[in-house]
Amino acid sequence: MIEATLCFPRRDVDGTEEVLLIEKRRGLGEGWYNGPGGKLEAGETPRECAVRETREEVGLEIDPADLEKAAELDFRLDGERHTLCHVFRTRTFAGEPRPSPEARPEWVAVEAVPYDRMWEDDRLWLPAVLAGETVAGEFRFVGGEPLDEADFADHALERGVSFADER
Ligand SMILES: CNc1ncnc2c1ncn2[C@@H]1O[C@H](COP(=O)(O)OP(=O)(O)OP(=O)(O)O)[C@@H](O)[C@H]1O
Repeated sequence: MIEATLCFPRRDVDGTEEVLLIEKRRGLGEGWYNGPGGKLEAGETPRECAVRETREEVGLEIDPADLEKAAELDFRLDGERHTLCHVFRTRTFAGEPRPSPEARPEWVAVEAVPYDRMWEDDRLWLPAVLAGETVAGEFRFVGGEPLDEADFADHALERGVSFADER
Protein backbone atom coordinates (compact mmCIF):
# COMPACT_ATOMS: atom_id res chain seq x y z
CA MET A 1 0.00 0.00 0.00
CA ILE A 2 1.15 3.49 -0.90
CA GLU A 3 0.98 6.24 1.71
CA ALA A 4 0.61 9.75 0.31
CA THR A 5 -0.36 13.30 1.24
CA LEU A 6 -2.24 16.29 -0.07
CA CYS A 7 -1.88 19.86 1.22
CA PHE A 8 -4.35 22.72 0.71
CA PRO A 9 -2.94 26.20 1.45
CA ARG A 10 -5.69 28.80 1.99
CA ARG A 11 -5.87 32.59 1.82
CA ASP A 12 -8.42 35.40 1.93
CA VAL A 13 -8.17 38.01 -0.85
CA ASP A 14 -10.45 41.00 -0.18
CA GLY A 15 -13.09 38.73 1.33
CA THR A 16 -12.79 35.96 -1.27
CA GLU A 17 -11.69 32.61 0.14
CA GLU A 18 -9.09 30.95 -2.08
CA VAL A 19 -7.29 27.61 -2.10
CA LEU A 20 -4.00 26.80 -3.84
CA LEU A 21 -4.47 23.98 -6.33
CA ILE A 22 -1.98 22.50 -8.77
CA GLU A 23 -2.42 21.27 -12.28
CA LYS A 24 -0.41 18.04 -12.18
CA ARG A 25 2.05 17.96 -15.08
CA ARG A 26 3.25 14.34 -14.85
CA GLY A 27 2.68 10.98 -13.11
CA LEU A 28 -0.51 9.82 -11.44
CA GLY A 29 -3.41 12.17 -12.15
CA GLU A 30 -1.52 14.06 -14.91
CA GLY A 31 -3.57 16.91 -16.37
CA TRP A 32 -5.94 17.00 -13.38
CA TYR A 33 -6.19 19.56 -10.59
CA ASN A 34 -5.38 18.54 -7.03
CA GLY A 35 -3.55 19.91 -4.01
CA PRO A 36 0.25 19.75 -3.82
CA GLY A 37 1.30 16.35 -2.47
CA GLY A 38 2.83 12.98 -3.16
CA LYS A 39 4.17 9.77 -1.69
CA LEU A 40 5.88 9.41 1.70
CA GLU A 41 9.61 8.78 1.64
CA ALA A 42 11.23 6.27 4.03
CA GLY A 43 11.22 7.49 7.63
CA GLU A 44 9.00 10.45 6.89
CA THR A 45 5.78 11.32 8.73
CA PRO A 46 2.73 12.41 6.67
CA ARG A 47 3.15 15.95 8.02
CA GLU A 48 6.83 16.06 6.93
CA CYS A 49 5.87 14.68 3.54
CA ALA A 50 3.19 17.35 3.00
CA VAL A 51 5.71 20.09 3.88
CA ARG A 52 8.36 18.64 1.54
CA GLU A 53 6.00 18.03 -1.39
CA THR A 54 4.52 21.53 -1.12
CA ARG A 55 8.03 23.00 -1.13
CA GLU A 56 9.16 20.84 -4.09
CA GLU A 57 6.04 21.28 -6.20
CA VAL A 58 5.12 24.94 -5.66
CA GLY A 59 7.92 26.48 -3.55
CA LEU A 60 5.90 27.42 -0.45
CA GLU A 61 7.53 27.00 2.98
CA ILE A 62 5.29 25.63 5.73
CA ASP A 63 6.09 24.95 9.38
CA PRO A 64 4.86 21.38 10.05
CA ALA A 65 3.14 22.63 13.23
CA ASP A 66 0.97 24.94 11.10
CA LEU A 67 -0.59 22.06 9.16
CA GLU A 68 -4.02 21.01 10.30
CA LYS A 69 -4.98 17.42 9.56
CA ALA A 70 -8.26 17.48 7.67
CA ALA A 71 -8.85 14.03 6.18
CA GLU A 72 -7.76 10.44 5.78
CA LEU A 73 -8.72 8.87 2.46
CA ASP A 74 -8.54 5.14 1.88
CA PHE A 75 -8.41 4.46 -1.87
CA ARG A 76 -9.10 0.85 -2.86
CA LEU A 77 -8.51 -0.69 -6.25
CA ASP A 78 -10.28 -3.97 -7.08
CA GLY A 79 -10.84 -4.65 -3.38
CA GLU A 80 -7.23 -4.09 -2.28
CA ARG A 81 -5.96 -1.13 -0.30
CA HIS A 82 -4.07 0.94 -2.87
CA THR A 83 -3.30 4.36 -1.34
CA LEU A 84 -3.82 5.90 2.08
CA CYS A 85 -3.87 9.66 1.63
CA HIS A 86 -3.42 12.11 4.53
CA VAL A 87 -4.94 15.53 3.80
CA PHE A 88 -3.80 18.77 5.47
CA ARG A 89 -4.78 22.43 5.25
CA THR A 90 -3.09 25.63 6.41
CA ARG A 91 -3.45 29.40 6.30
CA THR A 92 0.15 29.94 7.41
CA PHE A 93 2.99 29.66 4.89
CA ALA A 94 5.84 31.70 3.44
CA GLY A 95 6.66 32.54 -0.16
CA GLU A 96 4.81 32.82 -3.44
CA PRO A 97 3.75 29.77 -5.46
CA ARG A 98 5.94 29.05 -8.48
CA PRO A 99 5.62 26.31 -11.09
CA SER A 100 7.84 23.21 -11.13
CA PRO A 101 8.25 20.31 -13.59
CA GLU A 102 5.56 18.44 -11.60
CA ALA A 103 2.99 21.13 -11.00
CA ARG A 104 1.49 24.41 -12.15
CA PRO A 105 0.04 26.22 -9.12
CA GLU A 106 -3.14 28.29 -9.28
CA TRP A 107 -5.10 30.15 -6.57
CA VAL A 108 -8.79 29.46 -7.12
CA ALA A 109 -11.86 30.71 -5.27
CA VAL A 110 -13.24 28.03 -2.96
CA GLU A 111 -16.58 28.63 -4.72
CA ALA A 112 -15.01 27.86 -8.12
CA VAL A 113 -12.98 24.70 -7.52
CA PRO A 114 -12.89 22.86 -10.90
CA TYR A 115 -14.31 19.51 -9.73
CA ASP A 116 -14.90 18.47 -13.36
CA ARG A 117 -11.11 18.51 -13.87
CA MET A 118 -10.18 16.59 -10.71
CA TRP A 119 -10.21 13.02 -9.41
CA GLU A 120 -13.84 11.90 -9.33
CA ASP A 121 -13.74 11.38 -5.57
CA ASP A 122 -12.54 14.95 -4.81
CA ARG A 123 -16.05 16.47 -5.05
CA LEU A 124 -17.15 14.10 -2.27
CA TRP A 125 -14.62 15.10 0.39
CA LEU A 126 -12.86 18.35 -0.63
CA PRO A 127 -15.89 20.63 0.00
CA ALA A 128 -15.98 19.42 3.63
CA VAL A 129 -12.20 19.89 3.97
CA LEU A 130 -12.49 23.44 2.59
CA ALA A 131 -15.38 24.12 4.99
CA GLY A 132 -13.12 23.32 7.95
CA GLU A 133 -14.51 19.87 8.71
CA THR A 134 -12.58 16.65 9.31
CA VAL A 135 -13.46 13.58 7.26
CA ALA A 136 -12.51 9.93 6.85
CA GLY A 137 -13.42 8.31 3.56
CA GLU A 138 -13.18 5.03 1.74
CA PHE A 139 -13.29 5.14 -2.07
CA ARG A 140 -13.49 2.04 -4.22
CA PHE A 141 -12.21 1.90 -7.79
CA VAL A 142 -12.41 -1.05 -10.20
CA GLY A 143 -10.71 -1.96 -13.46
CA GLY A 144 -7.03 -2.44 -12.67
CA GLU A 145 -3.92 -0.27 -12.75
CA PRO A 146 -3.24 2.53 -13.24
CA LEU A 147 -5.56 3.98 -10.58
CA ASP A 148 -6.22 7.12 -12.61
CA GLU A 149 -7.71 5.05 -15.42
CA ALA A 150 -9.83 2.82 -13.17
CA ASP A 151 -13.57 3.43 -12.70
CA PHE A 152 -14.89 4.97 -9.50
CA ALA A 153 -17.42 2.54 -7.99
CA ASP A 154 -18.64 3.72 -4.58
CA HIS A 155 -17.64 5.29 -1.30
CA ALA A 156 -18.34 5.76 2.40
CA LEU A 157 -17.66 9.02 4.21
CA GLU A 158 -17.58 9.91 7.89
CA ARG A 159 -17.53 13.53 9.07
CA GLY A 160 -16.32 15.05 12.33
CA VAL A 161 -13.59 12.47 12.94
CA SER A 162 -10.55 13.14 15.13
CA PHE A 163 -6.99 12.22 14.23
CA ALA A 164 -5.62 12.01 17.77
CA ASP A 165 -3.19 9.17 17.01
CA GLU A 166 -1.41 11.06 14.26
CA ARG A 167 2.29 10.25 13.78
C1 LIG B 1 -7.86 7.82 -6.10
N1 LIG B 1 -8.25 9.15 -5.85
C2 LIG B 1 -7.42 10.17 -5.54
N2 LIG B 1 -8.01 11.35 -5.31
C3 LIG B 1 -7.28 12.41 -5.00
N3 LIG B 1 -5.94 12.41 -4.90
C4 LIG B 1 -5.32 11.25 -5.13
C5 LIG B 1 -6.00 10.09 -5.44
N4 LIG B 1 -5.08 9.10 -5.60
C6 LIG B 1 -3.87 9.64 -5.38
N5 LIG B 1 -4.01 10.93 -5.09
C7 LIG B 1 -2.95 11.87 -4.84
O1 LIG B 1 -2.23 12.01 -6.03
C8 LIG B 1 -0.90 12.28 -5.75
C9 LIG B 1 -0.04 11.25 -6.46
O2 LIG B 1 1.13 11.91 -6.63
P1 LIG B 1 2.57 11.29 -6.68
O3 LIG B 1 2.79 10.39 -5.54
O4 LIG B 1 3.48 12.41 -6.92
O5 LIG B 1 2.41 10.36 -7.92
P2 LIG B 1 3.41 10.10 -9.06
O6 LIG B 1 2.95 8.91 -9.77
O7 LIG B 1 3.54 11.36 -9.82
O8 LIG B 1 4.70 9.77 -8.22
P3 LIG B 1 6.19 10.26 -8.18
O9 LIG B 1 6.21 11.70 -8.62
O10 LIG B 1 6.89 9.33 -9.08
O11 LIG B 1 6.57 10.09 -6.73
C10 LIG B 1 -0.71 12.19 -4.26
O12 LIG B 1 -0.70 13.49 -3.74
C11 LIG B 1 -1.93 11.44 -3.84
O13 LIG B 1 -2.31 11.79 -2.54
